[in-house]
Amino acid sequence: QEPPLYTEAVWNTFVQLVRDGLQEPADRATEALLPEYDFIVVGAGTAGCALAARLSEVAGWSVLLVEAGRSEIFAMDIPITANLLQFSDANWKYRTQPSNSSCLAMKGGRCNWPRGKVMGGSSVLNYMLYTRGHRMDFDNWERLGNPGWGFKDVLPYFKKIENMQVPELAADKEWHGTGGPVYVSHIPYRTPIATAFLEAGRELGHNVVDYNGANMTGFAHFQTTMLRGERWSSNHAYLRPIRGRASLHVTKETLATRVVVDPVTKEAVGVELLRRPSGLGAGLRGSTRRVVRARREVILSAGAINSPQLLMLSGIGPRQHLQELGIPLVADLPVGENLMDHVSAGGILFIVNDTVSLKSERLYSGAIMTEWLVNRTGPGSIPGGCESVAFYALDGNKDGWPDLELMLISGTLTSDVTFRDGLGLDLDLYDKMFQPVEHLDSWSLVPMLLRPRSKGRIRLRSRNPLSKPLIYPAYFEQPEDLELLVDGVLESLRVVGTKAMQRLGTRLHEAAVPACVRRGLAFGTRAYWRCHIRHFSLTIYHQSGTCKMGPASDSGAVVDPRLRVHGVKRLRVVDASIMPEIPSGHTNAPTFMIAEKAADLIKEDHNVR
Ligand SMILES: Cc1cc2nc3c(=O)[nH]c(=O)nc-3n(C[C@H](O)[C@H](O)[C@H](O)COP(=O)(O)OP(=O)(O)OC[C@H]3O[C@@H](n4cnc5c(N)ncnc54)[C@H](O)[C@@H]3O)c2cc1C
Repeated sequence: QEPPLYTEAVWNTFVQLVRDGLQEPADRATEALLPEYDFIVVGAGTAGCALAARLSEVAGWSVLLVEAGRSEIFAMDIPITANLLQFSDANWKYRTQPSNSSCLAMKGGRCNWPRGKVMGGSSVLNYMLYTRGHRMDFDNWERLGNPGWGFKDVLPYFKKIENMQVPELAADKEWHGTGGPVYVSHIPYRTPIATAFLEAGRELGHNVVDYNGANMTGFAHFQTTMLRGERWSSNHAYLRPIRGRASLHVTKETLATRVVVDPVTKEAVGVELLRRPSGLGAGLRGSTRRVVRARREVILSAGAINSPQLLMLSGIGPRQHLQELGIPLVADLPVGENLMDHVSAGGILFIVNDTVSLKSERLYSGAIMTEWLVNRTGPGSIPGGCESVAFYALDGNKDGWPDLELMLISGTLTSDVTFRDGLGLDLDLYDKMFQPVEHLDSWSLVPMLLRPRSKGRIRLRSRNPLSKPLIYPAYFEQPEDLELLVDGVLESLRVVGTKAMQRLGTRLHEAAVPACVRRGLAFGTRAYWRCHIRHFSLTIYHQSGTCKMGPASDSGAVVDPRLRVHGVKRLRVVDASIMPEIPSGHTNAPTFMIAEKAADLIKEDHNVR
């Protein structure tokens, strides 16, 4: 007799849990580390895993990979529960500084900025949406003084990364790769909302496109970093296959607190590490401190918030800021400036009459979770509810370089408390605006600004490496950014008005932000949407740019086009923080590309073919 489905689900989960323990490179205690490695890579995130894997493949090179977070576990592979991870210790749980011009719907005027603190970094917390950005993004990087970073140079790396699982895309050899470590797939399940969305695009005269191919602008279902319905993080892609490699040591739950730089020669010679015992209330008791030396180079891949933090803690940053904190200056560089993100307009709900959206009471039902656990399909395979996308060049760019994205999520703030609480929404405001429709099915179309002009900054709160840095996103400092998002809202209403969307009985939930109403702004006017967006300014988690790449002549640059820190020897930054301008898409794929290219630059600089 066939076993009931749930038995199979339990068994599969058990097998997976056992396998998990065997898959990842083992953790090395601080005392078990060698005194010296050829390379020390700080941060096992999207970039760090890829880089450590590529460097340790060179015969004779030893690599230490330092990660503050713990191992990645099976529960993190379930696409639909991506949001839940923000509530775990796999998240650094950053918050922006209070603002009176953005994040106004959030508690204290502060937006939550989750970042991955786990083996795999933010590629474990992310929604797995796989977009490279447009050709012009990278040609622009090159034009800004970065030879070797034009699209013709980076496309081979994008292809090298990829193991495309969608047959029709895999067949397109000009644009896609099939031999790389990062699996890219379509989501194995689709709601009727996503199907209608592509129809709506056609109805409005847009093409359905492969946005990672020749033409980016148009409508599409997301390509995702997923294999057969499971998350495929950088840890899965790059580290698990080499878990036994002797030349790579990994130390987890270990914080790099400082790069040790020789003040005379200005050479990075090692990294100071702090390992704190885990567990509640462990505090600093029993922690181990140690300096490990780097024979060749130290490489920071700690992400766009922590890489600049570490540089500043090491005396590399804006002179005045470091002086104020009493940190001896090694190099005066604009570290932490040029902070970019893709901000979006949230808090806009489309109600449907049918049970077609993703509501938590149905999602976390035994049947849906069992379906995922056994077959890796069904609604459980939709990454955080994100299904489809449209890219627009609203400015009429003739090459189709998009400036706006509409992201289709088959749920809303009311579908699942993890959305509301993950954003840190003010609960009174939530109750006033959304509580009355909580029981209804709803979905969202989130307009996202692709090429922000406003640039924020990261600063140290103190010289204590355990205190969180100060984050100033500066959303909408440039008024054009806000105007473009208002255009985005109007565009999304156009999509909702199509016959395809109307067949689902979609209607806008016309609840206005009370503070905007008090200012006399009529719901639906441009002025109203400006005010609304200043309240519901949602991060799309694409923090980047804070260790900007550029030539020495660029006063905003921190690293050169070979990713070496200006004025400091044997020190590089390799992660999303080197992006001089944020690409017009989600940032995970470009970060993989940066790591793969950096590995080749480093090998070249050390005469390895
Ligand atoms: C919630 C969320 C959703 C996202 N969704 C998407 C998406 O769908 N598609 C997409 O393309 N992008 C998405 N992104 C963005 C994308 O994942 C990031 O741009 C990318 O992962 C950045 O890679 P990174 O290597 O620069 O940094 P990370 O991947 O963040 O890696 C940095 C690593 O360094 C470690 N670290 C930091 N400081 C230290 C220290 N001092 N000592 C030791 N270790 C340290 C961290 O713990 C972390 O593991 C999302 C991000 C988040 C957070």
